[in-house]
Amino acid sequence: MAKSIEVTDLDIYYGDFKAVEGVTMSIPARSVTAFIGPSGCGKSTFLRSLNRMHEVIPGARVEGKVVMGGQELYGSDVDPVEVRRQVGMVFQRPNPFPTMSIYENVLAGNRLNAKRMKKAEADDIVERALRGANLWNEVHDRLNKPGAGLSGGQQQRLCIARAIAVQPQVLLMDEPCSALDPISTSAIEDLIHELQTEYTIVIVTHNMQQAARVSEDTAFFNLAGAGKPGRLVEMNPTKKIFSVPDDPSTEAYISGRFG
Ligand SMILES: Nc1ncnc2c1ncn2[C@@H]1O[C@H](COP(=O)(O)OP(=O)(O)OP(=O)(O)O)[C@@H](O)[C@H]1O
Repeated sequence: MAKSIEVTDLDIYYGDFKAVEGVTMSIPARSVTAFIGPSGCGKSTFLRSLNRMHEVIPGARVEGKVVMGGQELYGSDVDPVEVRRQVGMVFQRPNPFPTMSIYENVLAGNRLNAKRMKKAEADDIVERALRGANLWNEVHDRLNKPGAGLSGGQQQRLCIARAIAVQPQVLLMDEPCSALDPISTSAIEDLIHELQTEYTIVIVTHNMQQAARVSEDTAFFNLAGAGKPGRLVEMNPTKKIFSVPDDPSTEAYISGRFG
């Protein structure tokens, strides 16, 4: 089931470099939250801290608290692999395993979880995930063909199918449409709308119209200055951010005056 995320005073480091400082926010369940802000302000870094992907970089670490559905993600008894199963991620460039079939691509996460599956169970997971990602109708007659044979937009929906096949509680999306044409982008945005009834979704986007179209809430990040860490300037309902934001720098950014 979709879970909310509470972040308290989170600092994020790459070695000695503090990339993000003092973020406190509540990300509601079954809703889409957008992260916006100029390049380098730490949106992707912060996103990756929400499923413990940040720490796979040598020397990278966080200080502070991230609680998902009541569980402290950075607790000493928490297995980061289990966190990543619960919090799925979709990246900027569609990254299906190119030689693997569409069918096996969808199941890749489930296979990693090392669960033995009967064929009927696997078929069921594949169909449900592909239907959930709005891709079933386009690929059901070629499930054994390689994932690389799909268009960019289809590949991104395949990656979303792979992410939801393990039934995560949260889906993180890091600029999921930046490599896609407008029609594929629109298909992904429609899909995000549908998925939010079941998942907590967080999306990083450079596209202001996209943030306005898909999200309920928007968080604006910025740098306090060159070489300074990124920080959360404000988080508010998207309608408010795009009409009467609290902070003048938010307005300057969304109206294209900087960033
Ligand atoms: N692997 C890394 N090692 C060291 N520093 C990094 C690493 N990845 C990112 N950084 C630094 O952390 C800061 C935040 O980067 P991040 O990619 O999170 O920003 P962003 O807001 O997502 O940017 P963009 O919008 O351009 O993708 C930047 O100063 C960046 O140079």
